[in-house]
Amino acid sequence: MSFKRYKFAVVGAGYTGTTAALMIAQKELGDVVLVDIPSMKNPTKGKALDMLEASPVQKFDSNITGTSDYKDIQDADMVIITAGIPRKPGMSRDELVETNAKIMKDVSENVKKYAPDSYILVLSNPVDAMTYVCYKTTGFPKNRVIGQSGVLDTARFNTFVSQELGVSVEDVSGFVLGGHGDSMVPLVRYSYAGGIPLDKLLREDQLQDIVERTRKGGGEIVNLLGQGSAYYAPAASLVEMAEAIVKDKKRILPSIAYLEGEYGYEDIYLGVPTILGGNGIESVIELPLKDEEKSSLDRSADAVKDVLRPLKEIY
Ligand SMILES: NC(=O)C1=CN([C@@H]2O[C@H](COP(=O)(O)OP(=O)(O)OC[C@H]3O[C@@H](n4cnc5c(N)ncnc54)[C@H](O)[C@@H]3O)[C@@H](O)[C@H]2O)C=CC1
Ligand SMILES: O=C([O-])CC(=O)C(=O)O
Repeated sequence: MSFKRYKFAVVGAGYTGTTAALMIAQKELGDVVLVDIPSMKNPTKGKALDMLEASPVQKFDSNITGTSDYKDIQDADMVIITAGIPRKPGMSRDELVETNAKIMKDVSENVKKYAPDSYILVLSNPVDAMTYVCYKTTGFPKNRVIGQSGVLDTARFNTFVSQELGVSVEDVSGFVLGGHGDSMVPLVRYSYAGGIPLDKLLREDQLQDIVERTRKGGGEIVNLLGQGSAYYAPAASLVEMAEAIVKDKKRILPSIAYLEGEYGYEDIYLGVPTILGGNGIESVIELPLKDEEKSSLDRSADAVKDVLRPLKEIY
């Protein structure tokens, strides 16, 4: 009897793609094919071989290969798309849209051709809009085209709360809704530390500082790095989502999901709480929101709609 190992394709062998590839291999979630453009053929092969040579030391049995030929992603079970340019200090993620939409279309066409049954996780920015382009271009069902933002945004929120309280990150569970931009909606009312609502542990001004820092968390890293954007925490977030799907864990995780009426929105990809399992996004969890929370979410959705509007005429 032959056993089919789970096959990942990671498209974009830059900072986020290579970090995610290594984390997938270290967790032995499956084998990884790293893909980048032809001019990056040798560096991509080199990065893959270098990672593979860590396997005897770290004792993982995942294979990692590098390529610029999409034929090598044939029948991948999951495709993680990180292809595209990152922003520079002073830029918003939305300013990447024209360049990255073209890249996303090209990548999505290849995924459709070579890995038609795959689950797709999209990272490239502006990620809500890029997930939409991927969905429209592949024509895959909505449960199989998923964007990453909320796991990362929640991780940042949890980091800041844990620092402020001086408690373990393991006990903090924040909750972030909306688009992956400065108007994202960290919801304090649904956030806890050790099961205790955060507003019982921190003052209102402390909470507001954490909310603001979370909203601008990507920019904080962009400014500190000076070149490129965050990659360790984004890669870890992708891998947590991938693991939920590969192991059919039915995790409750925020995903960028295609909405058809949920939270009152239509034909948009937006960050919402979901159940992630073997069928990808198995459901969207709809929560009651107070008026001011819904208004914040509307503002965030409006920002995503503004980016989507011109794209909808093309894709
Ligand atoms: N959604 C999120 O939470 C996050 C999104 N991002 C986004 O992810 C993207 C990638 O970020 P990094 O890995 O840091 O950038 P990077 O510049 O290190 O890597 C991007 C890679 O994509 C490749 N690429 C470009 N066009 C391609 C194509 N047509 N086919 C295949 N590969 C192609 C480039 O050659 C490069 O190696 C950016 O758009 C960034 O803004 C980054 C962090 C978090
Ligand atoms: O800020 C960026 O450009 C990259 C990103 O999305 C993040 O780190 O949240």
